[in-house]
Amino acid sequence: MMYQDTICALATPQGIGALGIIRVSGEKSVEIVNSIFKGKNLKVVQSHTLNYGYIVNEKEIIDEVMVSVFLAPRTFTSENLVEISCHGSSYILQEILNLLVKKGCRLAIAGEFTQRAFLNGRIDLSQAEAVADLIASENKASHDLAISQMRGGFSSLLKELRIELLDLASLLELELDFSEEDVEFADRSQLLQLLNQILYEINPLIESFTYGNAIKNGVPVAIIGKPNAGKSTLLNALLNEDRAIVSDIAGTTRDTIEESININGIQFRFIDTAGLRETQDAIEAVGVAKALEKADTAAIILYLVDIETLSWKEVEADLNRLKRENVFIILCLNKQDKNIDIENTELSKSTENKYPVIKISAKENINLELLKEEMYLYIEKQKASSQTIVNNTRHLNALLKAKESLELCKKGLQSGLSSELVAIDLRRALEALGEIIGQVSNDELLGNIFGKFCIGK
Ligand SMILES: Nc1nc2c(c(=O)[nH]1)N(C=O)[C@@H](CNc1ccc(C(=O)N[C@@H](CCC(=O)O)C(=O)O)cc1)CN2
Ligand SMILES: Nc1nc2c(ncn2[C@@H]2O[C@H](COP(=O)(O)OP(=O)(O)OP(=O)(O)O)[C@@H](O)[C@H]2O)c(=O)[nH]1
Repeated sequence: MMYQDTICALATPQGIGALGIIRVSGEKSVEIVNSIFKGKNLKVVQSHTLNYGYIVNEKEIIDEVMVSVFLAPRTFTSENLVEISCHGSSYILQEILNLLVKKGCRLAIAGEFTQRAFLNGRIDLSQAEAVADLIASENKASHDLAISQMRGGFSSLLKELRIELLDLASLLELELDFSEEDVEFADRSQLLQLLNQILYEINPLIESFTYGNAIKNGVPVAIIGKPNAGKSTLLNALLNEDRAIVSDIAGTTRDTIEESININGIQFRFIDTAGLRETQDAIEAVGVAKALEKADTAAIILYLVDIETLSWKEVEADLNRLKRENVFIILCLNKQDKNIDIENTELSKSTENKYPVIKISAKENINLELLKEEMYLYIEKQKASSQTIVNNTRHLNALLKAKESLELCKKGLQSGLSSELVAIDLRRALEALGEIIGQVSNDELLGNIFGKFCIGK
């Protein structure tokens, strides 16, 4: 066994609960727990058994417990692993941890159990990261993603890609071995075809990040519009509670407020913002600047207009300022309950065809379900192109690095660059893909990843 220390930690949350679980992993875990256990001799019980007894400090009973014994290598960490399931009193939990340390355990650092599962080769790095995602998941979409990644969906795809790249590399290297004889073993057009194939597989993964990130962190939605358009009312109606301050005085909303709702399992984070207009009020001016800033990071913008004070020129000017790539703007014509006829205005000509238009009343709850549906469908549409979804910035950066190196290979092959130089770029691409599953890693990277886990995980 590579990792000699036996580590222990509380696996359940701090504080009072019905039960608490303490996890112990390492070569000596059975022996150590056995030394504070009164009941069966744990050193002779079978793997994967649950054993009833008491945890004792010398003669003093600390708690009545159940102890699970898992013997290496078929365990979560691939090491001997013991779990003590006791009553969830903070005193009991602390006493047992103290005892374990006295008998030779060390307190585990954050993520150390999962890190051992990785270092012992039971799971790869992307699977370990998925464990953290799974614990953090709060809705169906992020949960589904984490489960599929934890079960190795992404890993097997990457392994296939690496095999294809290795085939390519070996063709090139073969040529290198004979370079003095000036022969070209590898048919360049065949190499190019292989390269294109791999790029063809990597691109959708890169593109899937927009969706993956939205699922993981929630979809940022900015509600933008002139003062009194009804932004706060809309937010409140969507959230179904009185979160933002609503008033008749234009410019009431001065700070940005964040709330989120779940639509069909996807989290949407709403940002209510100050009205867009030139302002003399210094505090409000900050709010307006913030509104535009928020709009820059939003995936969806709900541009709200009051049909009563509608000026299409201004609306168009605002929309032109807001539009950019990768943002979905929905034009919401608010206050429909007022029954104002806006048919046949300039709207039809200028804006209607460029943006989806929904006629709503924030106050009277008209068409808000339709609006939610529109937002949900937009996000769902982004998912369609890729089966495997990337939701991790580290993975995205590695994929981008791989892509860049592959593009260089391609250029090299096309311009007749020596195989030696092409092989260097190819190796870089391989390395980048290896980083994702942890075939290439270092202490800093591992510290970064596992340091964000809970203690005891
Ligand atoms: N009590 C308890 N519950 C728990 C965990 C745990 O460690 N302890 N888990 C911890 O996260 C999760 C379950 N995940 C696990 C993943 C792998 C193995 C494991 O032992 N794998 C071995 C052997 C599998 C087998 O017996 O067939 C292996 O893959 O080799 C155990 C739990 C959630 N519930
Ligand atoms: N009739 C009607 N009135 C509405 C509707 N939506 C909002 N209002 C009213 O419009 C006024 C302004 O609404 P707010 O939600 O405060 O507007 P806002 O865009 O957040 O305004 P600022 O905070 O000033 O930027 C309030 O009196 C609301 O009750 C609607 O659908 N119909």
